[in-house]
Amino acid sequence: MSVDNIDQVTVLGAGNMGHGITEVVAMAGYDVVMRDIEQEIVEDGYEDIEWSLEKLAEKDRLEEEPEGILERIETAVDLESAVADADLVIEAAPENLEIKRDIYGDLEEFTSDHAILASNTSSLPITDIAEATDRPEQVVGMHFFNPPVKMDLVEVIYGEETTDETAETTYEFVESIGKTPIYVRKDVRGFVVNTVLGPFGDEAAWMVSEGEAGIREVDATMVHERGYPMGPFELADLTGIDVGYHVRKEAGQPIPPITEEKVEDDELGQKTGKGYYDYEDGDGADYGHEDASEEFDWLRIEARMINRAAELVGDDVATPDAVDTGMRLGAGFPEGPCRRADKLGLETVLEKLEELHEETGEARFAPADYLVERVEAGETGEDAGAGFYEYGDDGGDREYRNLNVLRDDEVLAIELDRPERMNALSEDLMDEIEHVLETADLETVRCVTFEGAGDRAFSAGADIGGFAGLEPWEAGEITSMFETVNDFPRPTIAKVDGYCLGAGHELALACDMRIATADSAFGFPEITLGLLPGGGGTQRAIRMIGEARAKELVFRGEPIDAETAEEWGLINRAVEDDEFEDVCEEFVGDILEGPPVALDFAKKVMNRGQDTDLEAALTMESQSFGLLLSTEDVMEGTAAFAADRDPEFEGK
Ligand SMILES: C/C=C/C(=O)SCCNC(=O)CCNC(=O)[C@H](O)C(C)(C)COP(=O)(O)OP(=O)(O)OC[C@H]1O[C@@H](n2cnc3c(N)ncnc32)[C@H](O)[C@@H]1OP(=O)(O)O
Repeated sequence: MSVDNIDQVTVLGAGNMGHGITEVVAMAGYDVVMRDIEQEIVEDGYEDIEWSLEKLAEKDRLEEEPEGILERIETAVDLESAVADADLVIEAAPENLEIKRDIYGDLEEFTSDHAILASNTSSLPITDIAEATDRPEQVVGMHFFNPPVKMDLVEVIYGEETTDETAETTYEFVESIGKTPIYVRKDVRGFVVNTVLGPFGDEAAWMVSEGEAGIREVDATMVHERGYPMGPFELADLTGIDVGYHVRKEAGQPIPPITEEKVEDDELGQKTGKGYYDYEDGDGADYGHEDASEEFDWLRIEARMINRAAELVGDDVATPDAVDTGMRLGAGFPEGPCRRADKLGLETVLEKLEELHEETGEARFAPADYLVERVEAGETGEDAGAGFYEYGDDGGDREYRNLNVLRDDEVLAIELDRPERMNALSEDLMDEIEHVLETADLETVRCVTFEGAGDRAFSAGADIGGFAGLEPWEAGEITSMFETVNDFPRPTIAKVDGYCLGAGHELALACDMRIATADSAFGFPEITLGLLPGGGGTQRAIRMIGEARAKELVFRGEPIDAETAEEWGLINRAVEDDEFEDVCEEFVGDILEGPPVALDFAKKVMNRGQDTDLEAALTMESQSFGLLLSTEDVMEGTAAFAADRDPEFEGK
């Protein structure tokens, strides 16, 4: 069955995950039946969907009225009628193998032969669930993250019998509801995200148990120096210390003493008012920047996560890209462990694991074969040209992980592709932009466009998580990207649809022209972070819109709407959504029809002239004018004018 044959979806379960999945599927345009075992549970779930859709509508995040989406949702208690017409059943029942197997036994009987049966389990083997049916080849894992409306990732998991057809259709279905799927090709415990995430909390707990570090020190260093969204202990308190404890127990893994103590004392985290931090009589996870420490051995935690990633890659469970996407979208990591390992150097990671393994004899430090093989092959990461990823040479055959780059005839279209972070500019992303531009073929490229993936932002600024551990002298390396954009010898256009803030705004200002949808917002919120725009924003804005307005933007940190930005001269056009692409195409079209050499000279003269005195600038202009007089393009331009036809410039 292909995704085009999926019209009717049934979600089993109206609890947190069930109603969230129902909402997401209905928002994508599918008819959904949401079923649970009691009318009251179904009604509660439906009300939660109504509430959530209302909130999304208030934030202008829906493409249609909530009523239209609700009309596609039916509720049910009777299982047989709920699944009778379903092409896809997404089961989100409690995480209990017996309950799930009972349900699948019934589904076997009540669903049509072609239906795909997907389980939203986060911890149970798909193979064991599938055994309850006579068609295990049509059973697949479909692991959404909580809350489904917000979280982009879905793991698509193969059971032992799942066919490619089932998994591929499921994968395409996930894409069709606007989520990002990753394949988990073998039915391993914890799938990808929880497998890699495990050591984050586990190793931190061992280190504290062994007196190597304090709780605040670990959390602060991992957040403020290594860029994780939350410290391991804060995360454990949020998810429940008993949850991780039971997962380890079931897997037969040793439990760190500090975790054992917390479970024995029933101090399980936020839900009991106390865990590693005190939420009732204390201030909760109250660690700060000052608690971070240079002595803390963060590599011990990261090496273990990378080792897990290497096991998954080596065992063909997931590709490095799937692992990294999973950790970025599912766990909010600033970058995936495979990419981080390639930057750290695989030999550094291996050394750390070997050293710990030798010292302690603990199995958890035993290096994965894949890691050892890569290092033995000299593929130790980015500096070596290959590691988890291939880096190619600098000639342009590089795979971009943060950009979508489309070279369509003469237009180089660059899409910032981190929608889960509002396309925030990470160090890697900026490095990739520089690489695209520096390796662009100037024989063919005549115009460059920048836009943001997703429907919320061009870019919400520099990646705030990426400031972690950044030294002052490294700032210069990062800002070089803006100059590369500014100086690129072809016209550049920023296509802004949504938030355009901070460094994202500075990227747009480094472009030659900016076109925006009316509901876009332009601002420099850096001051609210105790910073100033560091990618040329203060200087470009003051030159474009004058001192008063530039200082208003920078000092107040408040964004302005696109109409105001147009009135102030910060952007070229503010247009309605439905005109946006047409207007952008008109701008691009005019540039493609224009004379490349004259455009190049005009850009240089106008950019450089702004910062020289008028006399020097006029000299530069007249020299360029003189040089252009001898080009073939000028002959063509004047001949076309005389013949009353459109010129065909060749850039000569
Ligand atoms: C030299 C240059 C320096 C700079 O550029 S400094 C950065 C300047 N920019 C900012 O300060 C803007 C920060 N972002 C925001 O204020 C808000 O976002 C928005 C107003 C743009 C949107 O708010 P909402 O609609 O509530 O979305 P959400 O939940 O805040 O964002 C969705 C996810 O995107 C992440 N994110 C947004 N901006 C950034 C950023 N600049 N760096 C890193 N992550 C960012 C969030 O954290 C969150 O992620 P999760 O879903 O995991 O919580």
